[in-house]
Amino acid sequence: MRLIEYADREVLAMDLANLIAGELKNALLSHDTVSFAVPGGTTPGPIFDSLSAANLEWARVQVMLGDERWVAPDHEMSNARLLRNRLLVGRAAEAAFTPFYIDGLTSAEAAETLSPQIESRLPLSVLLLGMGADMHTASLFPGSNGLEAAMAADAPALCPIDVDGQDIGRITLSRRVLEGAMSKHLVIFGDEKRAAVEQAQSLPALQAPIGAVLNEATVHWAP
Ligand SMILES: O=C(O)C(O)[C@@H](O)[C@H](O)[C@H](O)COP(=O)(O)O
Repeated sequence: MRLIEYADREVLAMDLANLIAGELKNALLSHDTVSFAVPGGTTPGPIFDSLSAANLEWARVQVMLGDERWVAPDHEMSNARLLRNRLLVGRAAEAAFTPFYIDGLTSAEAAETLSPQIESRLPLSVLLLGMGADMHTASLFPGSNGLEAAMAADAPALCPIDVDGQDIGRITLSRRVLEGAMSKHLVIFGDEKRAAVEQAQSLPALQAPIGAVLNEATVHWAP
């Protein structure tokens, strides 16, 4: 794991967007299409704002989420909604986007339906992850229902997850998919998450799922 510290969140957003745009451009030099997985949550919005203006061949970029909450795409908790508002605009509006939420299906049914399609896009060219202070990443939450299956070495690309106490179900890329990405970045803000990422490296994967995908990852941190 490599850690980059930034003076503030604004500088981080701009620098990280530039870095990712450069990696996508490089990957496009040797591939017809490239795959790019991104987090939901509150952290990545400003990164998306910068990245959406990047001058690259977005039509050859296949965007997907690292995880999705099981709500319709116009719901305020929808990660796809965040993407449509903040990333898939401007130049990046040309990118292909594969939503995970399928109306009328359960998250388990959608995971089964979509996994082969996601598999055909692996390895991910570039992966950007977020993390919670509880050391979850994507929807790999410690103690959640479905975690063991999603952490297994032979897990399908997409897995359903249910977190006790959360009304909304989830669907997530499995650990195998996250680990296999060609380039991995984690973005975190604040002291609590920084301490959590340090601690995660010495804990068992089921207790600290982020720890399982930090190998060769770059962690981008701002206060
Ligand atoms: O949809 C989600 O919930 C996520 O993709 C999740 O893994 C997120 O990245 C972290 O929970 C951090 O969330 P914040 O950025 O809001 O702190």
